[in-house]
Amino acid sequence: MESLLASPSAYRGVSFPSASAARCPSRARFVVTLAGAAPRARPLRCSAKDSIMEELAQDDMVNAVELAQWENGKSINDIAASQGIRIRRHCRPSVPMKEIEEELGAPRNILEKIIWDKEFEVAEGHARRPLRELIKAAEQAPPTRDFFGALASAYKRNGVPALIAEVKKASPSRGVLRENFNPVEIAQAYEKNGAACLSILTDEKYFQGSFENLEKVRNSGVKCPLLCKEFVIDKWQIYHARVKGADAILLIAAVLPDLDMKYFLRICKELGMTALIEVHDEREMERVLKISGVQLIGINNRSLETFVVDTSNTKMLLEKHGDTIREKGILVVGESGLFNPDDVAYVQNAGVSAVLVGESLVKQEDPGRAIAGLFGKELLH
Ligand SMILES: O=P(O)(O)OC[C@@H](O)[C@@H](O)c1c[nH]c2ccccc12
Repeated sequence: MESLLASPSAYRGVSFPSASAARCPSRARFVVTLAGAAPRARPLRCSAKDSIMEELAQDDMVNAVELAQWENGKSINDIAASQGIRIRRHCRPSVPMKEIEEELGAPRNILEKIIWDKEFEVAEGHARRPLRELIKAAEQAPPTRDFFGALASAYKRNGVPALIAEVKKASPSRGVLRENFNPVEIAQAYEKNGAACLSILTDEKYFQGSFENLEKVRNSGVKCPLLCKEFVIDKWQIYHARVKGADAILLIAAVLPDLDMKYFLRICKELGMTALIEVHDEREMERVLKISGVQLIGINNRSLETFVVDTSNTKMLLEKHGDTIREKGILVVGESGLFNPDDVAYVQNAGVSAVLVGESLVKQEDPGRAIAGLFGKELLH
């Protein structure tokens, strides 16, 4: 039996010994070891490339860009860099961070650090709960709520951008925002005061969030659609979010190459989830506008690499791309650094239909009442 071992070194540019064997493993069972998992063998047909892609894509550990690198011998980081993505992946969650840093150097910025840690976390997730099990659980989960629809109708109803209110305890740039943090109480207060949707941070290490918070809010009687605010690098996380009650998920263009973006969008569609695609700069916006099926784009005013916040970023990107966005019926969310009615009016004039706000609400004693302060008026349900 011939087997092809995609060792972690594949990620550093060393691909298959024979590309044709990779494409046509007729004699073979295809063995994939990624993310430190035990090798699993699976028979593959070699008749059509698509069917191989499809079968591989169903593998617990494999995402679209990983397939592409096997196809053409490029490393995942080469593919990302060719699209202007600066965040590198280590793709070696079974190796201690020290060794990774010896090879790649220290993470270049906080986002890269978060992603490197996320790679370890996701591998643990796979080991704890295999994808197949998660997919079954997702099939049985209660149906999703319409995140996109809730934003569109709130915007119409109120004449100000619809609010996605964020349940956020802390952030790497601002530290702890609220000591006495009760996610369910905050979520209920947001809903009562007119939030269209809620965003629940689930990253533990840097934002002190959790999937438990997401689950608790979902089970608390809150009706608003919920965004799982995660650093998604693997489809496992999308199914996990769905199982924990998410109706929407964040996909960050600074992290995900186009193929992964497309693949994850397809998974979201199958699960009935909305994807909020986050961009920060011109290049990311251009990439994302070429991807079909994008409904919701978030423009982050904060760079996740430097933490610099600049609301004119939203204006600049919409001046340039507003026409295309309108033609495509895409709805834009203004994200981060919004504190008062002037800030909201500024991004609304720039063309956003929704805003994503955390700090300025969660820091106030009564986060629910803070909503009327942010908009300069009460929001209607
Ligand atoms: O707290 P603020 O400045 O209102 O920002 C909220 C939200 O935009 C921010 O938390 C955010 C936007 N994109 C992200 C990606 C990951 C983590 C966090 C974020």
